[in-house]
Amino acid sequence: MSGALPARVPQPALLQVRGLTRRFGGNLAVDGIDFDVRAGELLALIGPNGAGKSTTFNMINGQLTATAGSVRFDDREILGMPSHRVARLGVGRSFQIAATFASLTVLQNVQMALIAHRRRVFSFFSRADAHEPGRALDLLEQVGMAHLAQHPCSALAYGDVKRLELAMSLAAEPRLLLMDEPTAGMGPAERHALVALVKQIVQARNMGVLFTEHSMDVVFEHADRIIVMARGRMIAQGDAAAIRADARVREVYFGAHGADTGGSHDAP
Ligand SMILES: Nc1ncnc2c1ncn2[C@@H]1O[C@H](COP(=O)(O)OP(=O)(O)OP(=O)(O)O)[C@@H](O)[C@H]1O
Repeated sequence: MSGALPARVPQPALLQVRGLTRRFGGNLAVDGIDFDVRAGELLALIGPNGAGKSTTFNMINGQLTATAGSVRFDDREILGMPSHRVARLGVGRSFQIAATFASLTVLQNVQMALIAHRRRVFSFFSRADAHEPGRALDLLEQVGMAHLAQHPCSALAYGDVKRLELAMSLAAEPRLLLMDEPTAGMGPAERHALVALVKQIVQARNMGVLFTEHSMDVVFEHADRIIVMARGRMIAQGDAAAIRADARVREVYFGAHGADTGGSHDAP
């Protein structure tokens, strides 16, 4: 047998976004963008404040109607579907169930997320503790938190709350997860650890993650691919080296038009 690694088989697109457009009055918040997210891919969506990132997420997961375009998930049109149907098909969004219950333990929080996913009615007569404890523990193991299972959520450090939120998002078994600034409020070491963990999960589950992020160090170190938006348009997409070298990207962050890009962004 030769020692050569097998050639990487190109993955089919999990999500195909074509001509996606959203107008708010006279403002084209998202202006006909096209991109794919593949299974097994950690894809970053970056851009200055007001670029259209949240509007794009909101259209993909059905929270906002689009003015025009197409979004196909698993080769099925999802644009125009209500967000609960999009979620049932396997498109998760991190903040949707991220609110943790401070009075419950870490394990019980994951159990509550599993209950929500299975659409079980939670009553005073059914205890969360009885619901899939093994599965809940398994999810905590995947984010490195099994040892904290019995801790009250209120006692967790911020970085651990973020990892718990990730476990809760995974309870719904998404095949594509949209993450809105997952590292907001974290220090540099914690942010790298969290995104490295997300990347490991993406590969282990062969799922796709599309995330917005203002910390360029995290994006350039961990993202498989990067999409850059500015003023509603997609101005570049590629790997870290291609994005760093892209003249349009540099202009948006440093150039004559870069002065209004907002202070919360690092430059690439
Ligand atoms: N509900 C709304 N009504 C009117 N205009 C809106 C609405 N939501 C967003 N916009 C406008 O659409 C544009 C894109 O906003 P969006 O929030 O998608 O940008 P963003 O890239 O997510 O910004 P940030 O990084 O600051 O979160 C902005 O000009 C914004 O003012």
